[in-house]
Amino acid sequence: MKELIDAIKSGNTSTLSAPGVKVYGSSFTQIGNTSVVMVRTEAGKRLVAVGESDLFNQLNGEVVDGAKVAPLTHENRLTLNQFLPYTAPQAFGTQVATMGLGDRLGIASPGHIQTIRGKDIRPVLAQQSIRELALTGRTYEDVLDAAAYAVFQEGYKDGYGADGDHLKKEEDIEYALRLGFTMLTLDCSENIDNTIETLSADEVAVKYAVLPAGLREHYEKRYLETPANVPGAALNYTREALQKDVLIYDAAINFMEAIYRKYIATLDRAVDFEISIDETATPTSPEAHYLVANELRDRGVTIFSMAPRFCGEFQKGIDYIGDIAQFERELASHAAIAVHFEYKLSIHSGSDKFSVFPLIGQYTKGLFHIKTAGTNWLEAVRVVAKVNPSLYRRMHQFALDHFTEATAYYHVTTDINAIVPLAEVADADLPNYMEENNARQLLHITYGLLLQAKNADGSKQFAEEFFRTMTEQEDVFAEGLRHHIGRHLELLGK
Ligand SMILES: O=C(O)[C@@H](O)[C@@H](O)[C@H](O)C(=O)CO
Repeated sequence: MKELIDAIKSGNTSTLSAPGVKVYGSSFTQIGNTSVVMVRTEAGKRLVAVGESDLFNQLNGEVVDGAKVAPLTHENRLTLNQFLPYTAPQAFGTQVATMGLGDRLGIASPGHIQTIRGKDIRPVLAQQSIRELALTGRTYEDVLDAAAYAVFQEGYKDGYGADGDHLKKEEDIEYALRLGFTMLTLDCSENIDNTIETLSADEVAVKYAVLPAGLREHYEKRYLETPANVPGAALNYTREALQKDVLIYDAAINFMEAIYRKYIATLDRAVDFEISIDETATPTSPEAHYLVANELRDRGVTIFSMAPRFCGEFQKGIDYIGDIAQFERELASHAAIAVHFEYKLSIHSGSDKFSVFPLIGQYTKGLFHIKTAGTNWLEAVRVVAKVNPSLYRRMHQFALDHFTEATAYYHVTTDINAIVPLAEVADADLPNYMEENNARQLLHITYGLLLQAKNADGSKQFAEEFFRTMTEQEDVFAEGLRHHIGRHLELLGK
């Protein structure tokens, strides 16, 4: 420790080292007369601060040889945010592309930062849905702490966002905003009436006829009597389709407006407000997208991005499934609508959609928001498959045994019978499972069950060994992310 403290004092980052201690040189920062650096000792990651100041005094930790050695606690993260504003999340607005890099493990952000640094796109590092928190047993505090510490570790000063993803309930919105989340993704699926899609045209007309006359007139005037004029979008409202769209989306639009007025318009700081209408039974037509956006604008609701459900399938962790020509036609309209209303098109379940990334980059002219999450977990699984075959085999078998249970959380079309049996695969070939869609989805949707699985004595069945392995292999993990997420960025034109 003495050598390390001397190096910190001298401010010569190239000499920062100490036996048995890993020093994250990029983290070295000086404010006033205090220098801080992140290290990893046998006890885990620590901040080491040298030089008395308010920052030094406020960090909670042990004083060793005159240096403060502070663990990566929530309180210490708040202190870092106070003294080093780049470690706190920020909103980005609509003029720069953004990428959600959901990190369910709290260990992926360093690799994400290394991938995105210097590119014309900003990372939303702290992005988790309530579903993910429930499945991993984490809190939004944990998520934000991990992202902020990664930003400090990497010395990344270009800004990162924090997205309360797929929020449906007011209590969750309040929770995320209270902690300083800078993006809010409002999931409107519970206010979207999907049953309408199952009705015949006559049934739709009967249901529509009982809506208040003023409401019907409002919609008919705006969409049947006045043609929508959005350059680049093919919009054609028929009476039948309009009736359906009104029945499906009217309550959702009221919900979006109410949340906006109560939580976003009243905030004294910027928040990137995203509307998600993607977790629904059927694709969002460009006409429905335009209608929702146009109604919001009319009501004075300003949004940062909108996530429609595209045609075809955007399943988690695998490439696009569907007719790429049709996707391209509809994407052109969705992108034109977003440009018209001056927000970004948001692509959910954006992990691994390699065959459509170039189209997304092209039609949005490089201004999009894209969300990934599962693929980052799968990169961690790939590391385990490479370096700890025994753990991989146990996790894989557990996933097979619990697959049906896991389908309650995610929609996938996995054929588990098509997965090559473990007994037929040599250790060296285990990472190949991460190249095969059925195995990817098997491991993707079971992440929560795997991370929370317990032995009879209450200890974690996999999590401890998994995190130990990942700590030892943190550079390998970061390299895998640079390669895999780097491929996403390249195809998106970034
Ligand atoms: O799994 C989740 O709940 C989230 O990661 C996703 O739904 C997220 O919005 C996403 O699309 C990530 O690809």
